[in-house]
Amino acid sequence: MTPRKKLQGLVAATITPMTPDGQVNLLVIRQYVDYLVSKQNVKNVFVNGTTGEGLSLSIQERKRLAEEWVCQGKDKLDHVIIQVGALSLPESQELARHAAAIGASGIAVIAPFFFKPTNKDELIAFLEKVASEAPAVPFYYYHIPPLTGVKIRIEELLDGIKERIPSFQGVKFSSTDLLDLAQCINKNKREQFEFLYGVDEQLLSALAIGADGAVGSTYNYLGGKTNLMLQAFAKPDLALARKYQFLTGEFLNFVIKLGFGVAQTKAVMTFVSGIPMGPPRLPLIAASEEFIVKAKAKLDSIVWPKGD
Ligand SMILES: CC(=O)N[C@@H]([C@@H](O)[C@H](O)[C@H](O)CO)[C@@H](O)CC(=O)C(=O)O
Repeated sequence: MTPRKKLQGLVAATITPMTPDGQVNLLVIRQYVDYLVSKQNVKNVFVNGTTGEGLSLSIQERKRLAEEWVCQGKDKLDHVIIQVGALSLPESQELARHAAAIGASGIAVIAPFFFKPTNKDELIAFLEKVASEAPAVPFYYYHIPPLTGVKIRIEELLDGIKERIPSFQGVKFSSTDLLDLAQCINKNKREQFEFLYGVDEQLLSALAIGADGAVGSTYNYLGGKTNLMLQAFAKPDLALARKYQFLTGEFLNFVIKLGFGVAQTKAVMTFVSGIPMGPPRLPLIAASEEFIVKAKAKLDSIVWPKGD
């Protein structure tokens, strides 16, 4: 496989825009790409993940959405990673082949979470079968134990993974277990794996440990601010980096108390970007008007550091 530039920085976990009657709205993807690039300075996307309600979409919808992101992102985005995990192995393999055929820059696979792998060998066996359908496409394991209930530690998973999955590129690490993350980074320096952190409110801690970048929902609408945090961290100006993390944390802490998930993320993105993200798909329920009013007032009240 041709070595490629390491993925660093922010990756927006894309929202799936829907029409008011619940159909996937492909017509706004072009505007969405332009918004991420020009307003948030975010040039990498992670499609059909948690925020994108990927597991609530049909295979056909997932394919069409992936195609649209790759097509609209051409010459504008640096990386379009498609989440191809599914509960059924053949479906996941089909999506992996499709992602390869349309020229995705990477694929990610979430662990199956109905019949769950109970140990590393079972998990790797599943991942290997998916990865082998797209052997030339960089492969990421999508670790999100709070949602999948699959708690196999990444430190253990990575041991010898290249022999089983030659296209293995890294991990989207959506867990608060920073000890596991630190061990992975420390033990895998030679491998050049990418560690993309997925708990936005704790990104600064993950950067300190050595995470390469981040995939998250908030980079859709707070990508610009978070990029300033990354710059401050790189300088290094830790006091400034902390300010940004505290402020994004203040917003998230506020909305989490109100009840915050994918439905609310869609609402926040709609009022911040002006792009209609529409309702979520059942079983998720649209954010209430009360949530929208309070979340908007909170975001508007935040005083970001000067010079921004
Ligand atoms: C559980 C969850 O949805 N986590 C989000 C975070 O970005 C999360 O929204 C953020 O940290 C706020 O809590 C991401 O890790 C999910 C994600 O990247 C994805 O959509 O695939």
